[in-house]
Amino acid sequence: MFIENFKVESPNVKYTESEIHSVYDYQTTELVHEEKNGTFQWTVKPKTVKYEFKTDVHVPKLGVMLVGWGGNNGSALTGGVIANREGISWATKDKVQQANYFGSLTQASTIRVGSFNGEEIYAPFKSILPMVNPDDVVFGGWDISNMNLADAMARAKVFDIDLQKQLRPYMESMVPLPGIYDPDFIAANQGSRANNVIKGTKKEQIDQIVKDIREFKENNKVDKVVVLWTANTERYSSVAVGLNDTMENLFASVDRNEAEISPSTLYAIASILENVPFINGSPQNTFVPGGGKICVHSTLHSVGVGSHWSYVLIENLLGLIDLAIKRNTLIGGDDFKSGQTKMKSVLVDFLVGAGIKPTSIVSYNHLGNNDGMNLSAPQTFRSKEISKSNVVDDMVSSNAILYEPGEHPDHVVVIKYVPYVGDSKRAMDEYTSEIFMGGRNTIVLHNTCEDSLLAAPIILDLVLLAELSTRIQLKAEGEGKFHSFHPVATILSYLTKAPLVNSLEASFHSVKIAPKDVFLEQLLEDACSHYVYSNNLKGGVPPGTPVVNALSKQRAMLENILRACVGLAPENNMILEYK
Ligand SMILES: NC(=O)c1ccc[n+]([C@@H]2O[C@H](COP(=O)([O-])OP(=O)(O)OC[C@H]3O[C@@H](n4cnc5c(N)ncnc54)[C@H](O)[C@@H]3O)[C@@H](O)[C@H]2O)c1
Ligand SMILES: O=P([O-])([O-])O[C@@H]1[C@@H](O)[C@H](O)[C@@H](O)[C@H](O)[C@@H]1O
Repeated sequence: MFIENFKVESPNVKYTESEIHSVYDYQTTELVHEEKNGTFQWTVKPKTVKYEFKTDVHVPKLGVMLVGWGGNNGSALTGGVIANREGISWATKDKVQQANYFGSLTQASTIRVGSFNGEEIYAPFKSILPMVNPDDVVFGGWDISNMNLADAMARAKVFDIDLQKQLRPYMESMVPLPGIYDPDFIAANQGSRANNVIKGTKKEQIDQIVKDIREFKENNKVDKVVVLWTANTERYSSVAVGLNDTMENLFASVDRNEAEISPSTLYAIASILENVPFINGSPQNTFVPGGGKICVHSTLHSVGVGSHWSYVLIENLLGLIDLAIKRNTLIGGDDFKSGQTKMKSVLVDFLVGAGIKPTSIVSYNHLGNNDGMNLSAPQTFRSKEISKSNVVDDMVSSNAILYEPGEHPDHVVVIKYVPYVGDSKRAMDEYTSEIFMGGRNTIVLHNTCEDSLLAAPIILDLVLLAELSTRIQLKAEGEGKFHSFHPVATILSYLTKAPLVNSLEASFHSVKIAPKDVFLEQLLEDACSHYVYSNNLKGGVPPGTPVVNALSKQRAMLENILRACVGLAPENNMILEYK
């Protein structure tokens, strides 16, 4: 059964004119690894941490500035929101199609709120907390191509012609602002469309973007702005000490007009300086994660085979992330998770969770849109190859029964540019796994991923959830005051291939060094030669946030955090009442 909305009645939840205040018992565990009677034992201790959440219920008028607004994704999202807002329907060869938000987690998915008379009751995902209505969003942004959005929509060839005809009057007056163009960071084949660019030094370009954001906010009378990158995939920027490893070095490099500072990093700097959330929808390392320091937070044992170390990576030298933290401005990314990779993060999670061992994963796709043309260059393809390849790491490392330390499935990613298929990307995957008693299983998938029709709703979710998360304050027991989520918005990880976290690596705790871990021992020795003792894990960047790619875990994390904000327990799927 479906209900449109609900209200929670509980002593732990208080609704007022301005906020929803909830008290929440966070059930987790604490692991202890200690020597008992000459051997090391693991002890798991259930732990309850009291949290309070406060959500500002005043939904702002939201402006969304897209970098790459005139692209396939940008024009599809803009047109799709207009079609929904205006209630447009259009003729297709099959039927009269109504506008919808299918593919959007916030607009088209539901959550289970309980059961009634033996029937499961579901409510819209967007009914958990007050969210911006996408029909009310004001779009703007930049593009290095000066094509208006109606012509860009036609260039994209994503929407049916009858829909395009109805949208044209709304979109032809939308013209992207000039963008920051640097041919060194994208494929040379993009040069022909770069007729709308901001001249000047990198510092001057940042200043122009800041000015654009302020004028957009003023001219459209929006309360908040979110900037999202849906421009072409850039090559990775080099990360080097003195160049971009710290905020100070990054600013100094901009002042020196260093060639290695990419356009996406410049847009991100401008957004963060304006305290405007910035989300990276592409795979490049816009936030230039730098080096890291491993700090010992307990007694250092002597290094050697069979010894144990207890330390954690708690401080990263992350140039642009440093700036976001200091300005408490939300950043998120990287690379929308829309089709082939989304399926991979479901399938590998299922296989490994079922005790089946994927040993070979081959992901091929071809597409014919401008994104595909840009990715036909080796350096931009490499950015995408990285984000599409790392997505199974967390699932593989979760099962040491199947995989030896350091063992991974063979994993190959191939992308080919085939103009004829346009935005209708074809993905073909082969998953080979080891099963019971030496058996093998092979799964072959063909997945026609309409790239922009899958990505546009994801972009919508990213900006709506980013805005919502900035209205949430939380306080754990023992913390003196309420604070926002950490600026690195891991809450958005369901929507991205390579979730940005506030730590380069998963944190290591009490690592037992086995004979074959010589590399690890050397790593520890090298890294810990720079260690500083630190028993204070409370301040600053939380210790290593794990990278979670499994789609079901990512969705559950997001839903359960929002449920906690209205005092609802996590969905545990136990339904004990019927057992
Ligand atoms: N399913 C998907 O479509 C999907 C999934 C994941 C990631 N992505 C990423 O999203 C991005 C956009 O995809 P698309 O299909 O819309 O591509 P697209 O090529 O159609 O659009 C990109 C737009 O960005 C513009 N542009 C390039 N560099 C710019 C700059 N520095 N400043 C401003 N504008 C700039 C281009 O002129 C173009 O209009 C790509 O990086 C792609 O890899 C797409
Ligand atoms: O999200 P997903 O379908 O795994 O990955 C997609 C790639 O397969 C495609 O080649 C690329 O053009 C898109 O930008 C997107 O990254």
